[in-house]
Amino acid sequence: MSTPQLVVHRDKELMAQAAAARLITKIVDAQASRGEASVVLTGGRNGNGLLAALAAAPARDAIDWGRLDLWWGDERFLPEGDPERNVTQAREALLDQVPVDPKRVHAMPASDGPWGTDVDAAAEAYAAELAAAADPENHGPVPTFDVLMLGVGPDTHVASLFPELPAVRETERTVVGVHGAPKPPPTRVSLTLPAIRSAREVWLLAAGEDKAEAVAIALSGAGEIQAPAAGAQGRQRTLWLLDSTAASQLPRSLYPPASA
Ligand SMILES: O=C(O)[C@H](O)[C@@H](O)[C@H](O)[C@H](O)COP(=O)(O)O
Repeated sequence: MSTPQLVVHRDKELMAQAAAARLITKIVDAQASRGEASVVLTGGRNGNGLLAALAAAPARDAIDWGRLDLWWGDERFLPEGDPERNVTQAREALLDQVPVDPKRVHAMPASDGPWGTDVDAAAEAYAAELAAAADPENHGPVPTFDVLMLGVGPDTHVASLFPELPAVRETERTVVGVHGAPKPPPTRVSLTLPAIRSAREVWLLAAGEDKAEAVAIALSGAGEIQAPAAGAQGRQRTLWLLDSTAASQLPRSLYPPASA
């Protein structure tokens, strides 16, 4: 696993724009070297802010949208089209404006889909979809994601892995149903830490004063059961993309040299 690196931006708007620019470059580079790219999107304001910034960036046209696989780190288990679903928000922020291949947009199941309200069956189905996309070069039953993005919650949750709940303790399955999540809605589908850690790069996004304590805790040696964000690491790179308020409680020893 990789040691976390930090990039601190002046404010959340700049953070979203810089992260969008970084993502465009990453996708273009992956497509140049492997012919395609695979990215995992996150729900939440910061993830959607990044997608909106990407939609507004002229360089978005450098991406070959038809050779991009999109997956989700978690989903709110609600009916198809519900405005609170992460995929609905991603479509609004970006996906409806670019020529993605619908077969490569791997939304997590909805609560009115083939598995009805059985969130555990829905999670199993998503795990099977990931496994079907894995190839022998992949590490485990998921494709190798080039970039997996995660918003960080004020309690240090990432995806729908909340402190101390069963989902964050999962060591075998790649996707689980989440019951009783403290952030509404209570029923969710989430990638697990082993699936997250199979990504080449994991990017954690946090902006705002209310995230400062969580960021400091996760980066100060906390355990992943108590602080799930601490367990989110990429095989090659773990990048924390922060605004200055989210970075304000970091111990000085962790603060990036350029910002010291
Ligand atoms: O479905 C969700 O709610 C998320 O995927 C969740 O993990 C989110 O990313 C964090 O809570 C951060 O959200 P904000 O960026 O809105 O603070």
